[in-house]
Amino acid sequence: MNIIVRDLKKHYKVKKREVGLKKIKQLLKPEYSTIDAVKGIDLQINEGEMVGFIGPNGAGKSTTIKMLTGILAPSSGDIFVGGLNPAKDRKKLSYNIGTVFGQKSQLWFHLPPIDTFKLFSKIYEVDNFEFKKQLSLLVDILQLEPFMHKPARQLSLGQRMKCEIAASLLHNPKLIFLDEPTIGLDVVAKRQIRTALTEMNKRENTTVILTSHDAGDIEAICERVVIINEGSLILDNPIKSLSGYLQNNKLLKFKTAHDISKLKMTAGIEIVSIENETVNLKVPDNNDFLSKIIVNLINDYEIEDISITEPSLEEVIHSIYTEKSLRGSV
Ligand SMILES: Nc1ncnc2c1ncn2[C@@H]1O[C@H](COP(=O)(O)OP(=O)(O)OP(=O)(O)O)[C@@H](O)[C@H]1O
Repeated sequence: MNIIVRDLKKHYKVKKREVGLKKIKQLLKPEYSTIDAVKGIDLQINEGEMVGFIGPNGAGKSTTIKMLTGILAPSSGDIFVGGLNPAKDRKKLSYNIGTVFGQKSQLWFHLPPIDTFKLFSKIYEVDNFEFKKQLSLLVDILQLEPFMHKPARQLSLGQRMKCEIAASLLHNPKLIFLDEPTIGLDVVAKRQIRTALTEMNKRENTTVILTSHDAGDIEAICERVVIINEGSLILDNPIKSLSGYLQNNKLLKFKTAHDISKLKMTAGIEIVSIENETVNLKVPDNNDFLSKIIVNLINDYEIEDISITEPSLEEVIHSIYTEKSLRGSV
């Protein structure tokens, strides 16, 4: 199922927060301000693509996903999901899409997941033969058998999330939206979920839109990454080209208790992050240059744990967020 988005915007109208006397005035005659959560996004996603839709907190991801699924109506712009307008054709669309919102369960709390699955198959009018086939595939990939007969309230987070994924894939949707599906899960559960999604994509050409702060999810599942920041699309690239984003650069990581805010930045060096006395610098991949930087750092600061590494996808993404938001959107 394909997605076409043109100049999509969403404003939220919120009551102004006031203090003191103004608070009383605000109660009697409320004044509003506008939050531009999505500021004109253009996007095209083809059938069968697996796309990571990422961005920092408050970037506008959930708002966009809610508009794509028809939960929220856009302030302006066009959306076509499989040719349908999600806000107008929400019911029709629901037969063809699956959603997993990590923080919000779709399982009946007191029922075993298997009963929720059966209920869903009725709601989505899934043919009995197809239901059994799809269920056995999902039980197999996600290893649901040991716990799908227990009430959902007794399941661990990982078990529940696997059942959420199964519930959203049971009607064999042509498009699935996942918002943080692996948050808080261990490596085994993460891997099973990632495998289930790639398997469904391979078998059924399911389009997958994944929102995750876990770069591992993006790396394992997506072929393409769309990055949004402050309501605007700042990057839309194949994942392969992302690793080349910091090409010809290395990551110089070191620990120091010193205040490095006055660190003299030579041309070509950039601070990627400073957290808990650990500093990440993006530096050109050039031996002479690198040795000079290291000598300077050691002369100027008390340095521990210095290392030079290839940037991970997480660091690449972090660098893109900071760089692009400083430079403005492209
Ligand atoms: N219902 C709402 N009313 C008012 N403002 C909202 C509402 N929902 C979101 N916002 C604001 O819109 C902006 C985008 O929020 P959104 O939830 O879409 O971001 P996000 O990228 O999903 O963030 P996160 O990664 O933290 O979930 C934020 O400034 C947020 O405060």
